[in-house]
Amino acid sequence: MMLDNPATKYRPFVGVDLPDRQWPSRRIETPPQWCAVDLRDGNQALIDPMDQERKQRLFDLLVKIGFKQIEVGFPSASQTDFDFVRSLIEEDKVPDDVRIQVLTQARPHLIDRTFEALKGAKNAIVHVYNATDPVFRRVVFNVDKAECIQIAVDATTQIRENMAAAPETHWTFQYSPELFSTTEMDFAVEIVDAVEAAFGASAEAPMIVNLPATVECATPNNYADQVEWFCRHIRHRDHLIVSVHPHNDRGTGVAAAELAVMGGADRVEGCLFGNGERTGNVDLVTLAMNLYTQGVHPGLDFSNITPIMREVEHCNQLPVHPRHPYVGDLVFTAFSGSHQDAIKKGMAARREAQNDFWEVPYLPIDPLDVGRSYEAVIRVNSQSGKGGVSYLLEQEHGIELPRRLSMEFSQVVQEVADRLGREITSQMIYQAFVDEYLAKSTPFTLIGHRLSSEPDSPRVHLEAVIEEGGERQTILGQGNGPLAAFIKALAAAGHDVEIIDYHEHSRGQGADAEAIAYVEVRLANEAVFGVGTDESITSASMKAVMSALNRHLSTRAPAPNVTEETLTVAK
Ligand SMILES: CC(=O)SCCNC(=O)CCNC(=O)[C@H](O)C(C)(C)COP(=O)(O)OP(=O)(O)OC[C@H]1O[C@@H](n2cnc3c(N)ncnc32)[C@H](O)[C@@H]1OP(=O)(O)O
Ligand SMILES: CC(C)C(=O)C(=O)O
Repeated sequence: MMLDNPATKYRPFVGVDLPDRQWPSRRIETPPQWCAVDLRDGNQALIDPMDQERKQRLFDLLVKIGFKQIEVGFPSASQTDFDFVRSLIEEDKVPDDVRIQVLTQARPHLIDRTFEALKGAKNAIVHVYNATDPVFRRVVFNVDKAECIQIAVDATTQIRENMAAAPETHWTFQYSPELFSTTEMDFAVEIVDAVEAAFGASAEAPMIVNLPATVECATPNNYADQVEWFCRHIRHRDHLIVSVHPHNDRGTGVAAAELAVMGGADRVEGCLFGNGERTGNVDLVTLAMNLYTQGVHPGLDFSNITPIMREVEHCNQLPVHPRHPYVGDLVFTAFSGSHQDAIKKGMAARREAQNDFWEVPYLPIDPLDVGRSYEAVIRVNSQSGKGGVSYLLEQEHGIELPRRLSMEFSQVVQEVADRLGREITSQMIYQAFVDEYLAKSTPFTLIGHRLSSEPDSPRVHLEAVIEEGGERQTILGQGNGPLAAFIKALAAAGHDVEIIDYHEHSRGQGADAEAIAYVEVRLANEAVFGVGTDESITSASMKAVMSALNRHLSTRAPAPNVTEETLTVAK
């Protein structure tokens, strides 16, 4: 027996007919007007709506970011919102270049209360809505099209009269046909034409018409088509600032907003980090940063995003997802080896290049542009390779591993990571490095050395005291340089060591500076690495040889047992 297909209860979206659509070949070259609706649409979706203190903090933050239009609440609906609007006005908390916006239903008593809340405001946008979608007309309001238009026109007339009675305020009128995107397009145009005529908008004093995708219901190209169709069919396009208000039910709110702007919208309403009803309003941070990465400054300041994110988390009492575009705690982090390698090379190439353009693999933007640091870019777990391990040792501990040593050491780190099954911090990596190369001091230890040279000759004479298995002995050697002399001295004492590769550099600065030497030696036909540190580069190089000898003689121990709890090294 065939099971019913539950998906058949849904119908495919039928888009508007627009074969000569223009939006696909347009580019966004200037930012839209932004309106942040966090304090209204965002707030009405919170488990615990914001109190005065949280509202004020979020308002101040939005102003600081650079928003000039901020929907601050639904003052006719709640006393908290009413009081908040009053406090903004009475305590003169709204900068002169910022317009506060408030929402009201198209109902007389709510409109009157809205104007009460706005008394004395310098600049205000009164935003009225009614549902125009056919299901709402039938199911929620039980009205026909003419009655639906009448609700909107009556509300508009009442608002116009209230505005005229309070000329001390610079007013802007905004109308939203709710669920624009599921309204018949010709009816959306008809009702907005009627509202525009009732308000008496003009090119000099335009009104805002906001076209919400209240519930996102189709692919974003459909929304762009609808916005373009609307703009081409409305009677007085020049009397309108066309605004869009996308929600994110299908997860494509950002794309819908972008395509709608290409379709002709002048303005976008949304919330920081996509807070809002259900899956949220369109995320204004992503939209702004998307523009930024195309070379268009959005006119909003997200140059220090982490404190903004923390403040919004506090106000909304909701976390921002760690993978949130541009801002999440993990978005500038690479764990996987090949990504780390490419980032490291990209960063190095950028340091050397004359080119100003950002071309670092796997990083769509420079983390510094949002106040994030490079250090957070690379983190190590069992998916990481040598690139990430050496990057962290270099950036955070000043240790520049030669390539072949970094290959060997990454295996040590891999073992630790596999055993722990979680991320290992740079401090743990450093501990593993110390345990593996620097702390192995038996059976050989260098106690001290003395060098003398021949006049006018590179040859040096070395006398060194070493301890071998607890017994001290003095060894003597000569060579073209201290390391060569030391190798000769070891050979004379019965330890044949051949240097294959040698690197050194200084580490740290000022009084804390020390030398670090890396050797790769051949011992009994086996290549072994050793590392030494000391105030003097000569001692560091000899200690590196001793480290190789000790590592060769100790049976290959399992990788150091490093955990956060067993750290003994200082950074
Ligand atoms: C898409 C959006 O986000 S729109 C914004 C939604 N935000 C909110 O609703 C938050 C605040 N809202 C509220 O506090 C309340 O709903 C209020 C104060 C606005 C209204 O409260 P109440 O009068 O108790 O009505 P209720 O909450 O049940 O809302 C439904 C009523 O509003 C009417 N209504 C809904 N929207 C509108 C509108 N835009 N214009 C006119 N009437 C409307 C409905 O027809 C219904 O009326 P009915 O009871 O006569 O059938
Ligand atoms: C009031 C309108 C703009 C709204 O919030 C929506 O449709 O989502």
